[in-house]
Amino acid sequence: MAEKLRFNGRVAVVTGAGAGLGRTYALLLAERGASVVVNDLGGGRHGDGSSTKAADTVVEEIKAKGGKAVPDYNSVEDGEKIIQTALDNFGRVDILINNAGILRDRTFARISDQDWDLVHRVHLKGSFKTTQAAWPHMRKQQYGRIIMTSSQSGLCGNFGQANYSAAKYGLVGLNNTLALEGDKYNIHCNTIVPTAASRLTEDILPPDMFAELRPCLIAPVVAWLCHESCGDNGSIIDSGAGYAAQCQMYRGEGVSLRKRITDDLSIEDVRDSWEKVTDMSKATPLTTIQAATSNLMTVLEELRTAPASGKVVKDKFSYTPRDLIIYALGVGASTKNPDDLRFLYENHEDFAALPSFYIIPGQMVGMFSGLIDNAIPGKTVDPTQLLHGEQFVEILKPISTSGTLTNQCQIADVLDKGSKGAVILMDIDTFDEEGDQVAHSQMTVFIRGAGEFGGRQSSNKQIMCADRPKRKADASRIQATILDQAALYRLSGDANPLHIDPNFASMGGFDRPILHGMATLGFATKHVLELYAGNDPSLVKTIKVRFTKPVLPGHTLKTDMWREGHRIHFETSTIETGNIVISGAYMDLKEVQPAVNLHKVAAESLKCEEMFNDMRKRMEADPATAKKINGVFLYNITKNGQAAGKWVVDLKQCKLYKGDAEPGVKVDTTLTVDDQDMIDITTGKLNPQVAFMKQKLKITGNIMLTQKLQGLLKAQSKL
Ligand SMILES: CCCCCCC[C@@H](O)CC(=O)SCCNC(=O)CCNC(=O)[C@H](O)C(C)(C)COP(=O)(O)OP(=O)(O)OC[C@H]1O[C@@H](n2cnc3c(N)ncnc32)[C@H](O)[C@@H]1OP(=O)(O)O
Repeated sequence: MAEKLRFNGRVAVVTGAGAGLGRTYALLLAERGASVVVNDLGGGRHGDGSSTKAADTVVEEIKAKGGKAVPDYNSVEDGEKIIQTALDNFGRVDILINNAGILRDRTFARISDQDWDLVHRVHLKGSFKTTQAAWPHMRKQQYGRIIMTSSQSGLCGNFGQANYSAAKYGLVGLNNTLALEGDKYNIHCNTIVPTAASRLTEDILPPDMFAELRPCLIAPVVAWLCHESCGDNGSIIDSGAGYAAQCQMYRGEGVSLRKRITDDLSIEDVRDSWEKVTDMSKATPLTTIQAATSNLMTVLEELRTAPASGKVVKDKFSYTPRDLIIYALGVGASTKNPDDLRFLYENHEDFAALPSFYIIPGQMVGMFSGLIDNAIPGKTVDPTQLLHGEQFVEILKPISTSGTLTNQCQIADVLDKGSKGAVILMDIDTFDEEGDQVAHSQMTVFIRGAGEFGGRQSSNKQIMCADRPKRKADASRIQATILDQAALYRLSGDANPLHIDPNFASMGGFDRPILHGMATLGFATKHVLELYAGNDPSLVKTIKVRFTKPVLPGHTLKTDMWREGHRIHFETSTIETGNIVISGAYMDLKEVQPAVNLHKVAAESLKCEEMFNDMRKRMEADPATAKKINGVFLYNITKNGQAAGKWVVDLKQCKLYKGDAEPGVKVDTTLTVDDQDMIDITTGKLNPQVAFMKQKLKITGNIMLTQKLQGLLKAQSKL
């Protein structure tokens, strides 16, 4: 047989050891070699009276069997005195069994303050006082075994025992924390939940059961928990009649009562989820506070990544051919380009909406729904810091040229970009009058300075941009916006003052109003449409762009394009600043229809740009002048066939001034075309690069051909 477990050299304090369970613990530990302090106040079971007899009797019993024991008659409320008895007699304390207890049973309606306080003072305060006194000694010696005594009445509640149940459950809480705090000092604290025949239970339990609930069937369980080889710490052990089982707190799987992190919670939400809240079929033990909290972290993470909530804003958007035309004018469609008539003339046989127009109905509804106002947890969106960040649209069905569309908008996610800001993703589904979905859009709104709210940085809900190929662009298209571009584009509904009101723009940190992102998108996608889709809007499937830098109205947009199968990658920059203003962009086409003169157009566009850049370089090579007039450069230009001396070109303002004049003096000059390369000899029209220069320099006067060129033209027309 295995060697018996011994407690030699250990000093045990057992409170309430004059009878019942406490007496049995004391006898067993002493029998196994422990020196025991037998504490008992000798009072009645209701906490009345006191006597030394109970403790003395047990001490005698122990001694009679050859064990070591001393009596102690103090109340557990004087816990330090009891521990002092151990120290005085045995020099240490290794084991503390908090067993003393009384009953003051009353139904809650009849319970008095005294009934409450007395029970708490003995059970909860008493256990605290003895443990508090023993703790520093146990810490110092790096060893301790503490037992709390709880009760099924505490764990489950029991009629007529409100005071007792509360105190006994309080001991479970004390046990849990002492187990954590004592662990590193090898101090273990465990709780026994005994069901025993004792003077506390003799008239509570049925007589035949009472007979079977001998304390000696529980004492070995408690002694084991007190032994140095027992590793348990923080356990709650239910025991009686030679049976023992661990008790644990369990938590059900639970359910998120909100759908998304940005949702509020109503009482009705709680009611509707109550069945899931209370479902224990997938319950798991609640062991540590870390486990409990990490569960909450998971829930929060899930909330952040959760699909859009049921909070859907629905609204209608009506439009007529006039709206399609105003929109087309706002994004650079022009009668100068005969192909654009289909977007500008309602009687054109192919009159249709530009593909980028499919974004407008949803954007308008999204803007005016107030949906984003409180989308960022703990913050209100500051409209002066709001920028259009990205845009996606998938066209699912062609819209007619007038009608009413229904839009459903919802926040798909809110991202935390730290000190830079917050990003709100808004999903919009657009339906026509027949109930068919015509488009799905995702609008990304960037709110500067609204980050650091503890949110996630990225989202699988975000429709991502695509990197463009690394090679040189396959084609490019250059088109100037006009100074009133934003004023014109506003007529399509985006009345954000950022695009027209200098004061509002300056609150947003801009020198002057900036162009709508959607206007730039309209220009850029039209460039792709012209070069790769034969200007046919029905060929467009999807569009995605990111706005990377603001555009100023009047600046010239250059769209570089790369074809990869049915996907046209594009990137837009402004000539004046060289900034990339749209990046990661693409348009997916049902089929590609390159413009007949694609290579010519592309080459011409590039030539224009090269020429402009060359001019810039030459002007920059004159640093003295550049310095003098602060970013405005000098250029030699001919006027009316004569060298006109020095002229000043303000690249930022796209204006031309006389050499010595200050910027701001407008010049009405005549551009002299004196080079055969500058015109199309068959038509007499300016070559694109010359037209570009003329437009760039805001030369408003006539074009004059040299005699030589006029002769050439005449000769040509005779052919
Ligand atoms: C319901 C209401 C709807 C309202 C719709 C819109 C209404 C319109 O009237 C408003 C407009 O049209 S505004 C004009 C068009 N937009 C712009 O001009 C914005 C241009 N972009 C910028 O200035 C910067 O990119 C800027 C400032 C946006 C970001 O630049 P930085 O602060 O330098 O940030 P950066 O270091 O580049 O990146 C930080 C993180 O943010 C992500 N990010 C950057 N640009 C983004 C953009 N444009 N959209 C979305 N996310 C963007 C980056 O990826 C980075 O995140 P991570 O570190 O996770 O990669």
